[in-house]
Amino acid sequence: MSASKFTSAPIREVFCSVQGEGPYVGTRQAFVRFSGCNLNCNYCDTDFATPGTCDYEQVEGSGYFEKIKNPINVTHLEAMLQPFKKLHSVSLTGGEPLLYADFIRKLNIASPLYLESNMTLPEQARKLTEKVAYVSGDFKLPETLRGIGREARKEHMENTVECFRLLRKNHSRDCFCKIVVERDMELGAVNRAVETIAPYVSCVILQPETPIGRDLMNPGAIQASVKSIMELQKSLLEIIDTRVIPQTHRMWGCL
Ligand SMILES: C[S@@+](CC[C@H](N)C(=O)[O-])C[C@H]1O[C@@H](n2cnc3c(N)ncnc32)[C@H](O)[C@@H]1O
Ligand SMILES: Nc1nc2[nH]cc(C(=O)O)c2c(=O)[nH]1
Ligand code: SF4
Ligand SMILES: [Mg+2]
Repeated sequence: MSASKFTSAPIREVFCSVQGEGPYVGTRQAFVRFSGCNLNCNYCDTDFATPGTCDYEQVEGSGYFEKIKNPINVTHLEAMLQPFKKLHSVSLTGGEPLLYADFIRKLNIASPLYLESNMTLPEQARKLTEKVAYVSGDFKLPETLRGIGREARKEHMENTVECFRLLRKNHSRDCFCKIVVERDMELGAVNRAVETIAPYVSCVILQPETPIGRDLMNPGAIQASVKSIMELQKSLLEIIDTRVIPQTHRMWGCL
């Protein structure tokens, strides 16, 4: 890896908003959305292609975006985050932020770091064990991934558990697990997945899939029923604190 890969990264957008998902919903955050991802989830709502420029909304909620040339170096990103005040934390999202663990390691900012990850890259996660204060870790069930063959499923599950183990909750970090719930998800598979990571997390969040694109016209085709999600929650509550929290920023219309 070249030296620049450690000190600069392609970033899609930088903005200030409130966290719309999970147990920290409503907290004020700056968001850094890295481009690129190692997975292809059925339900992904985010464009993570690498653009020539990064959209920088310096005034929160303004809808005015300055274009900043990519890639962006660590010092420049630190300066871009300066105008955002009273932050709970800085969300590192994407795409997949773990692809840029070397860059993240070099970030020096006052606010705690909140990592939003697909939890599938343990060698990258290992680099951030002393760096992040909040881990919002997805557990991607293989059924929800496009292009993953039967042979790769076992390794995917092992990598996921290893990421949760490495970035587990401790005295200086909260780590929780989010599972996006699609229609017809198998209850047994979700239970088995949660059993494997339960010792490492403070709670599990069931996040019902929010329809995007064509599915907006017919949400019932992809969304699990309230009854089935309530049933899933009941069975997971035997293992761990489990909450159902839909994405709120999509309802409100903020970034
Ligand atoms: C775009 S991802 C970026 C971070 C990382 N790649 C990941 O998947 O966790 C941010 C969050 O949005 C969730 N998400 C993406 N599309 C969604 C959808 N249609 N409905 C509900 N949650 C969704 C992901 O599962 C993840 O928790
Ligand atoms: N408001 C807001 N909350 C979020 N929580 C997770 C997000 C993400 O895309 O990672 C996100 C996002 O894009 N906006
Ligand atoms: S891992 Fe995250 S960014 Fe990547 S495809 Fe899945 S939801 Fe989208
Ligand atoms: Mg999002």
